[in-house]
Amino acid sequence: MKSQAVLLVNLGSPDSPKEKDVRQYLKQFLMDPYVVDVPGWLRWLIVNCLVLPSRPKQSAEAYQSIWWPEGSPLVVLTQRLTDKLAKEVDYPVHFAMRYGQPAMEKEILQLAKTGIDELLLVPLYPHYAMSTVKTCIEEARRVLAKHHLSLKIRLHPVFFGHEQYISVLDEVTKPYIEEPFDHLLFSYHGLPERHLRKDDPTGSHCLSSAECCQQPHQAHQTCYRAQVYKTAELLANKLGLKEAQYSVAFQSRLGRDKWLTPYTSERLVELAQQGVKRLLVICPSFVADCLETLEEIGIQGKEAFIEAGGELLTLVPCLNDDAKWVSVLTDWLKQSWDNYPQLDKV
Ligand SMILES: C=CC1=C(C)c2cc3[nH]c(cc4nc(cc5[nH]c(cc1n2)c(C)c5CCC(=O)O)C(CCC(=O)O)=C4C)c(C)c3C=C
Ligand SMILES: [Fe+2]
Ligand SMILES: [Fe+2]
Repeated sequence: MKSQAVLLVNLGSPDSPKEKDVRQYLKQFLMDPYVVDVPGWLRWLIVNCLVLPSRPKQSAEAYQSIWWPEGSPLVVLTQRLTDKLAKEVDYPVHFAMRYGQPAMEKEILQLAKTGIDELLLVPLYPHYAMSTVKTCIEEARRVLAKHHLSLKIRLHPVFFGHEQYISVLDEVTKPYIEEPFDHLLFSYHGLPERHLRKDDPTGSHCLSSAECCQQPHQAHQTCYRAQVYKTAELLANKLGLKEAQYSVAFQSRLGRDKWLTPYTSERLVELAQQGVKRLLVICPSFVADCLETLEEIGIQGKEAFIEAGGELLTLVPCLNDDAKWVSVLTDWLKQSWDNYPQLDKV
């Protein structure tokens, strides 16, 4: 009989909200060529001369405002999800972070040492991006090569339109739309537009027009924008919303390049100025609450919305360790792994 294990992977957090730990984390994160995708010398200059002199102080303050006694919300919530999943299946389920701790390298090695034959890597991202899914794949490949591991690794695919994912989002969101509200904003993590063009296998489709994501296209297998719009459309339909009741925006822009628009920061003000008083915000690019939901939307976004004339901003929580989400993931883990591609075939 094959012996198996699962490794859930999320983005990661600093070890603590202290400025020195945030600096170290940001350095590892932003020196990743799949995140800041410019030649190495330029990346070094951008990170060391533009970002690290000021960003760690600002980010440390943001982390301090949402940090829990047990640690980073993202890490604690991913740990809780892992523990619940481990009770549902009869093989080890671990989690790792792409940046910071627990590191992917350490977790893969630890599982490999137990003598498993097959590892299922589950990047906890509903949508494909080179700065999330691709970098996890490359890190797993690097670890296999560095340690000459013969382990077979399979990859769980992105699940932006999966019926069970949409259903669980629907169940978590429904109680919020049963209360009076004026608008539902889908706020997704943004990306530099350049990343979409780089990931376009056809080399000519992505961002070729404002509507390029509306019709099915082979480029959408790796198109973050098409995938996030699909999640919004499917969930809005399931919730029974009319087109005017919801919209999509992109948060967390870093640097001066053009990122996907509209920007959440601008959209929050615009909605308030258009007379929206009670706003719901949902952030489906994250499966666990984190700095970007709790601080950027829950604190900064709320302040900006209210200052511009809004009255109430309610953040719909991420799926976190919700029992229905645990049950969906359990289903996916219990399916035949032969359907999940091997790492050397993706
Ligand atoms: C959900 C998908 C994510 C994508 C896509 C993504 C791209 C991306 N992010 C940055 C820069 C930063 N992101 C930061 C935090 C952060 N990002 C994600 C997820 C995605 N990032 C999460 C879950 C988090 C929160 C982590 C936590 O500890 O809670 C940060 C750090 C915080 C800050 O200083 O603002 C940066 C920086 C880039 C440049 C990028 C794509 C190119
Ligand atoms: Fe990010
Ligand atoms: Fe597209």
